Amino acid sequence: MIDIPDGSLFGLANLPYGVFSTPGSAPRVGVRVGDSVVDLAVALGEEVFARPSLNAFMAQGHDRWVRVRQQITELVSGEVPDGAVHPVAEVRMHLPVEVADYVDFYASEHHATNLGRLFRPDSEPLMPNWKHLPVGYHGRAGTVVVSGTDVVRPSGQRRAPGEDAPTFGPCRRLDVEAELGFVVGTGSELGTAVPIAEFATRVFGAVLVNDWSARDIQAWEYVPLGPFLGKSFATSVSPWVVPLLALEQARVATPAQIPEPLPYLEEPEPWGLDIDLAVSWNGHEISRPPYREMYWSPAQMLAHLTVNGAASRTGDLYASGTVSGPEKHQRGAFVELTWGGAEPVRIGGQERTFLEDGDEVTITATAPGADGTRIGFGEVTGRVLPAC
Ligand SMILES: O=C(O)/C=C/C(=O)CC(=O)CC(=O)O
Ligand SMILES: [Ca+2]
Ligand SMILES: [Mg+2]
Repeated sequence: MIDIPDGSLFGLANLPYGVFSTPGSAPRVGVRVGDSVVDLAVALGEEVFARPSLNAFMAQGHDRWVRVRQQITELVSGEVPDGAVHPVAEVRMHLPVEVADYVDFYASEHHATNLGRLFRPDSEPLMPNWKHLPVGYHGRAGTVVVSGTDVVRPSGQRRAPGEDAPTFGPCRRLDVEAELGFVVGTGSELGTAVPIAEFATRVFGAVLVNDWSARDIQAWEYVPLGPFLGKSFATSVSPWVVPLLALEQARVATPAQIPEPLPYLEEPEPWGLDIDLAVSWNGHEISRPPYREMYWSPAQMLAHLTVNGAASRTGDLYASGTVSGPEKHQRGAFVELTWGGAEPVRIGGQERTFLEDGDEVTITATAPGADGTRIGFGEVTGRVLPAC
């Protein structure tokens, strides 16, 4: 039986999946239990877990996810085979999913309102479409990296206020966005839409996302087609994929949606999520964004993403957009926290606005789990390296 410390965020109510390796061995699928990683290829003797990503297992579908979760629960409550258990401190974690397509939404009303005020001070902060559909953009799947990967400061064109022409150079307003990401387990055919009720059987689980953002590059390039190089240089994700099956107790209604969404976006059952995020900058906690405040649910996001008949695939990752609450200490991006750099924050005796080289940002999250427990998402962390 595996020892699970009291109050562990990785008890039997959680059981997140990841891809790990031990020195000299190939990456393979494991499940986290307490402070241990159980090697599923060894413990369950199945080849589908001897792979360097979760994709093959996810593609087996929802019934199989339910059965394997049951099997793991029984296994770790009894005798786990020798050689199948590793201390989490002794393994290396890899990107858990071979990311197919990557989409980023914009689902926090508080964040969208703040960014509207900052980026477009002369217009209404929310565009007329915002309460009718979950606004999003397609990102760059190939630059999604696992937590712990250093992020090189991007260079590009940027034009500071008052300058009449752009210059080329390292980003001067490097920022983060604290988000939740949803991983599609089973995809859908081209020419069909995923009905909103199929969310829970198609989405495998959730990860933490840091959508690193170069605000100066973004501000110059984004009109009228949206984010491009200001976002595509790196997107970090946490290594543990928390199964949707572990998030039943976290489900809550989204905030009231007025006007009523069109029928394809009407939720038959609530998929808002009561998840508490926390953002630390060089080890100092500076924000606690509440996911329950998100206007659009992940079920609505998937329905919208496919409503035009776009296919979805195993390994698709769609992020929620920055999680920000109504309070200042609940903002999930530094551009909001510092109001565009005008109101620096103090971290450990230093005043900061945007990221400096060497800075490290860590996002964590917890949620209510079964039987009154809490479950953890682990962390997504990354350090900024100088521009090359
Ligand atoms: O409003 C804008 O012009 C820009 C918005 C963002 O940068 C936010 C974004 O990437 C989506 C999100 O994370 O909410
Ligand atoms: Ca984002
Ligand atoms: Mg990004």
